[in-house]
Amino acid sequence: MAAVRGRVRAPRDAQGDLMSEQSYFSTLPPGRRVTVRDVAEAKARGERWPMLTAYDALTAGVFEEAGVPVLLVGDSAGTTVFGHATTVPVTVDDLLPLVAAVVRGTSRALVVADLPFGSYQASPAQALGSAARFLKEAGAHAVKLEGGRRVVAQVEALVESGVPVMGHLGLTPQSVNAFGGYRVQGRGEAGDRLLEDALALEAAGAFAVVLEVVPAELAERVTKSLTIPTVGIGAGAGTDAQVLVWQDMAGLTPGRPPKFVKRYADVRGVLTDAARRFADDVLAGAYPPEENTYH
Ligand SMILES: Nc1nc(=O)c2c([nH]1)NC[C@@H]1CN(c3ccc(C(=O)N[C@@H](CCC(=O)O)C(=O)O)cc3)CN21
Ligand SMILES: CC(C)C(=O)C(=O)O
Ligand SMILES: [Mg+2]
Repeated sequence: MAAVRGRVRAPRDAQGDLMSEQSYFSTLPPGRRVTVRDVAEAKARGERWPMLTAYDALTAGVFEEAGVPVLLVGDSAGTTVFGHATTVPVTVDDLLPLVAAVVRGTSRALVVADLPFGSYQASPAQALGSAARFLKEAGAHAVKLEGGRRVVAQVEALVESGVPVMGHLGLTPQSVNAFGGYRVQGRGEAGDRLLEDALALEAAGAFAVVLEVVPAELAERVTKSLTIPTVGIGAGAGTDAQVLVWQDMAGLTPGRPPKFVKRYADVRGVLTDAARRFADDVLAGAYPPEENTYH
């Protein structure tokens, strides 16, 4: 198979999924947390890495056990956990207990807290206040915020204060009301502006940048232009890392998912079946059986 940025593509199993392989992250001693320096080292070695969202202790533990080195407590909790239509209503107080749970449920993963809409845009002081809450009250190791040159002052203030920052460009869902929907961003001349934003975030000290729902050609151009890793979601195969919302990846989210989502399981089907069989058993008096009964 063809070499990709200095290494050979991993083998695939019978389902066509990539088989687990020795990665830089898998060589780290167990019990030691992944750091933002490790993320930089992975890019220096030309290694790709996965990121997943997590919102609770148990699933976070599963994902780190499966070899996912970076977990994002996304404001996508607004839709996946809290049932809102968008991420706009999410608050710092909503996410704090979720971040704390993900940190408690893991020992190796780098945990990134998403700064919600309205918790950082007003000023660098506001951004620092929100980020400090995630680090002090929930134990997060880094924060993520949306936007390019308009949030450079915030990124600089956070980095100067010792808070690692992940940027986020392209389809930034907190701006859904300005975009008028969830559409591909960065086509045509907007791509040049996005590249300028990415370079500005890197210069401000961001340790990585998410590129969401942009043409693969643009994501590849940005990835080659930056020394920090790019994390794609709907940005093609040319980014340094890939992130998905876990309920999308595992097939829990109902309905037809966006084109960029690949479903690796049918958790919705598995859970529906389990709940239905439990309900049927209770109706039939078949649960609890003797083996699940105290005397
Ligand atoms: N569960 C979940 N997964 C996500 O990826 C996600 C959230 N929630 N909530 C916040 C945002 C919203 N996201 C979305 C939502 C819809 C599309 C979507 O429908 N995209 C179209 C592209 C349309 C076009 O061609 O311009 C698609 O069909 O893929 C994309 C990203 C990503 N984020
Ligand atoms: C999808 C990722 C990048 C995100 O911002 C979120 O889950 O909130
Ligand atoms: Mg988000």
